[in-house]
Amino acid sequence: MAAPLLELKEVNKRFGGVQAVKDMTFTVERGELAGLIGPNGAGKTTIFNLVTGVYDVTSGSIAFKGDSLNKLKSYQVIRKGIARTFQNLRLFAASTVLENVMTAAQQHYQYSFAEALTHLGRWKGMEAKTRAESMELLDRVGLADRAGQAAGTLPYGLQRRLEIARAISLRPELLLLDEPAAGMNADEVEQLNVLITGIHKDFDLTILLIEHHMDVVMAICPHIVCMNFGAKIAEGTPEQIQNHPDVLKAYLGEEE
Ligand SMILES: Nc1ncnc2c1ncn2[C@@H]1O[C@H](COP(=O)(O)OP(=O)(O)OP(=O)(O)O)[C@@H](O)[C@H]1O
Repeated sequence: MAAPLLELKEVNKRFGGVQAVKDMTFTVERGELAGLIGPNGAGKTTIFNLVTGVYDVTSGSIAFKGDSLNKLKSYQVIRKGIARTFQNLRLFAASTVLENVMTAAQQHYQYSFAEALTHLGRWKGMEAKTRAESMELLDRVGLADRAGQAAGTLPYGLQRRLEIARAISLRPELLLLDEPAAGMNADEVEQLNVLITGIHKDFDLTILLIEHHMDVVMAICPHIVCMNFGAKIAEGTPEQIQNHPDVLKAYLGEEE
């Protein structure tokens, strides 16, 4: 049997006295659109930071297609086929929308520094190919008409779409989305849901999505992991999560 695409086993992360992640065990199978939910400070982003090599685990193991990610740096994790977006957008605000995607996409191609300097040889062909593919990607996420605009001047919802396009341009197998709906209004969230389910299918992606708001995840993720205070408190289908007493308690507690 093939190893799961992503597998966390008994993962712990401590920051000094803070146990940010506690005995987390879950798997994401190839092709899934899975959700990771939990109240503020539950440890969700820390999980992404552990998977993507931003932090080392304190103990436990994280594997991608059966290979350990534990000792890998972020750039090595990207090469393995994992891309992510960030809760706080990390776009090049002064560069155009197209340049933002092209910069990410170019990481995919190999050419020598000398060729890049002189704009010769393979570089030219690759630049044209990257440009065409990036435009195609922008078209897919509904940003083609904004290609020449500075990324920082896009409305917030569209900046989030651009972040997703940048991540896809790395051609990942696993896409990690950190609160893609943050700061969006109800209409934008609705459109985002359509986009996420669309790219999941079109690009043959496996997606793990962090969301603070349960309704977003409930609408699009058949598999949900819920955490609180660093630990998993429930896992299952939207129906199972929705009615789980510990989940209700965690979210109710947050509103007090
Ligand atoms: N670099 C760090 N140093 C110290 N503590 C940290 C660090 N990163 C995260 N933490 C702590 O770990 C806990 C989990 O934080 P994390 O950001 O993973 O939660 P989250 O579920 O993503 O929250 P939110 O929904 O608010 O983004 C919090 O108590 C946080 O303060």
